[in-house]
Amino acid sequence: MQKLVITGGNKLHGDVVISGAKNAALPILMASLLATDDVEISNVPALQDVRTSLKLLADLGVNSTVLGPNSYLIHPQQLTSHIASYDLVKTMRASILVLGPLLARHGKAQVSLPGGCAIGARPVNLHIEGLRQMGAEITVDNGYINAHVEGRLQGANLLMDTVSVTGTENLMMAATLAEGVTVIENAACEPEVVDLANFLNTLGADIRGAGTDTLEIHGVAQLHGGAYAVQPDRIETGTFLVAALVTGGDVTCKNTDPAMLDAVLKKLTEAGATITKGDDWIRLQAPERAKPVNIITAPHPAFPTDMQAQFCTLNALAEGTGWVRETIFENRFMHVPELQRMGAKIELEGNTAICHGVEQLNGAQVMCTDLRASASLVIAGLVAKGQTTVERIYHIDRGYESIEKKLTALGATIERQN
Ligand SMILES: CC(=O)N[C@H]1[C@@H](OP(=O)(O)OP(=O)(O)OC[C@H]2O[C@@H](n3ccc(=O)[nH]c3=O)[C@H](O)[C@@H]2O)O[C@H](CO)[C@@H](O)[C@@H]1O
Ligand SMILES: C=C(OP(=O)(O)O)C(=O)O
Repeated sequence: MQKLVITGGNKLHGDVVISGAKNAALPILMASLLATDDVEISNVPALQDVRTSLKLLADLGVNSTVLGPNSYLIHPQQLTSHIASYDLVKTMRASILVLGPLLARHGKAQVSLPGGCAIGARPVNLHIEGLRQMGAEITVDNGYINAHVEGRLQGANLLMDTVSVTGTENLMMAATLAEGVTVIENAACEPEVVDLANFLNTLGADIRGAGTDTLEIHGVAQLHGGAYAVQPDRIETGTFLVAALVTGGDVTCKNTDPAMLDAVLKKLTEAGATITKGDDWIRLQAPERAKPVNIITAPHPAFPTDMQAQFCTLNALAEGTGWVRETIFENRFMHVPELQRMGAKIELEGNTAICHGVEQLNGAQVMCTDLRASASLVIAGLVAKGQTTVERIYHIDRGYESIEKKLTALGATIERQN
């Protein structure tokens, strides 16, 4: 199993080019199932989750042509299967995003239940309830969601009990081809939902209100082909900015979008960083030592849960005590025991991590438990005294393109080993 070996202590300096957003690219790839003609998607990050998505599409009979390292031409004209098997879904929860498109375009879908995963139970009841309200018949048997609809799905008024990103995306995709108007209230406002809506509108969908909590989708008979570039990854951007801050560095993230990172930039500034930005870049100049910050995760535009672990590392090294409260997922502090192995002084009280900053972390052998936990451990390794070995990095490869190459170019000493 591959690992990252990091020798800490180097300040990060220079420019890093941010990749396309994982959480926008995955729904966009799945949404190509709705189209009747070729779809060209560019700025797709080279990630394990993207490879899994392309394999899933291929399993369904939808092949793709590689146009370049980050561009694909998807051929959605024909479908030979409507089954998303456990073997693929278990490696990537976003596979659930084929449910809405398959049902809307082909009238049936059989998708493995994603099951519990490291950061929480993550049920998909809202996806299922919404599709039922749109006229689908759905049963859950033997670990599979079996869905079918006679004719077209019907537009409906859907009120989401909880804000769900992929729930909103699944229902929005299904509604594009439904008969009539669908209104989704309490919809997720995340930038990735907006990117998906913009992509679908490029193919001829009629989605209004993306980026607000009410979406209005006027169903159309079919979606044509088209070309689209995925938006930059705000979480990768935030991760590099935290790494720059804790190492005392000066890093500029290029090809990014500061407008999507308000809550994160506010906290980095509170931590003492000097932030300058342009339309598509953000520069962070680190303070002598970080000040602690208090964070509450919540749906967009509040502070993203996907940046919480990285800020635990920041607080672990700050001058004083700061806390991080996780309100989205019930089990998203698995980085804490690993950070403690490196000398962090963090107490867990329910859904809050209270971090008493220490001056120095020490290199150790640590283990990734999920994607962003992995990022927090890599950041800790960059600043720790001595050598840190981060194991089980298949988690990090799900969401960060060439992380060790990008960090090496910024001056880190980090190596991938078998
Ligand atoms: C591929 C992708 O985009 N992943 C992101 C997406 O995950 P994902 O879309 O899975 O997360 P959700 O927004 O759905 O989850 C939010 C909360 O709603 C609950 N819930 C969700 C659906 C449902 O049917 N019932 C239910 O109770 C979940 O358990 C969780 O407590 O949004 C999360 C929250 O910003 C991010 O951390 C993930 O990186
Ligand atoms: C939790 C994440 O991803 P996923 O929903 O794919 O597990 C993430 O991107 O941090």
